[in-house]
Amino acid sequence: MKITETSLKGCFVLQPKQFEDERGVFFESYQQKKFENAVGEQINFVQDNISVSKKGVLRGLHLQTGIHAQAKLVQVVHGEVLDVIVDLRKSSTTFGKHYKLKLSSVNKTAVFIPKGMAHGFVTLSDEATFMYKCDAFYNSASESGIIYNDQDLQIDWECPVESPIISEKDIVLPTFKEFFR
Ligand SMILES: Cc1cn([C@H]2C[C@H](O)[C@@H](COP(=O)(O)OP(=O)(O)O[C@H]3O[C@H](C)C(=O)[C@H](O)[C@H]3O)O2)c(=O)[nH]c1=O
Repeated sequence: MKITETSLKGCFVLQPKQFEDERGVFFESYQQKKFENAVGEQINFVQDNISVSKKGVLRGLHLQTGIHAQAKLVQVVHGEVLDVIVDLRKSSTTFGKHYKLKLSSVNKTAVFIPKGMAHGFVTLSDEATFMYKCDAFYNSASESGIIYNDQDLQIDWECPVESPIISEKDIVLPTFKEFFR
């Protein structure tokens, strides 16, 4: 497993060692000891989520705030997405910065997203199955986020369709400035 820190402090990309043979491939998608040694802290994941999205679906930018804030370990087990992470930690040297990368069942790459970062993705393949671990339970009352096309963040989502398919909840998310008001 190769684990490297991204341009966002505390956010890591994990690339598993793949064992290929005539049957196919095997890889460890998560190994606690290697993971915690690399990220430098104990993480107790308590919930696994899976979502399946059609091409052009954009989910995000989401985070849970306060005591229900979640760190996440995200990966794609089918298809491909463009994954986007935004540092919303005011004390961070990378506050307000975003990082994006393609996650797919081919590159088998995972991303560790620490608490305090907003997360979203747009589906690039016809369908994508997104799987992620969270270190805090779902708490709908603490859900928040930032509108995907925020003018300050200027994120290029590389959306494969004319208009992204977005939930009614996400289309009314606050802007970056409103989030901190
Ligand atoms: C997140 C979540 C949702 N739900 C229920 C609530 C809704 O009735 C339904 C769909 O939820 P939502 O539209 O918030 O799902 P996504 O848009 O995929 O949200 C996720 O998408 C982005 C990319 C993330 O990083 C977040 O972890 C998460 O917010 O599942 C649950 O029951 N438990 C949960 O943990």
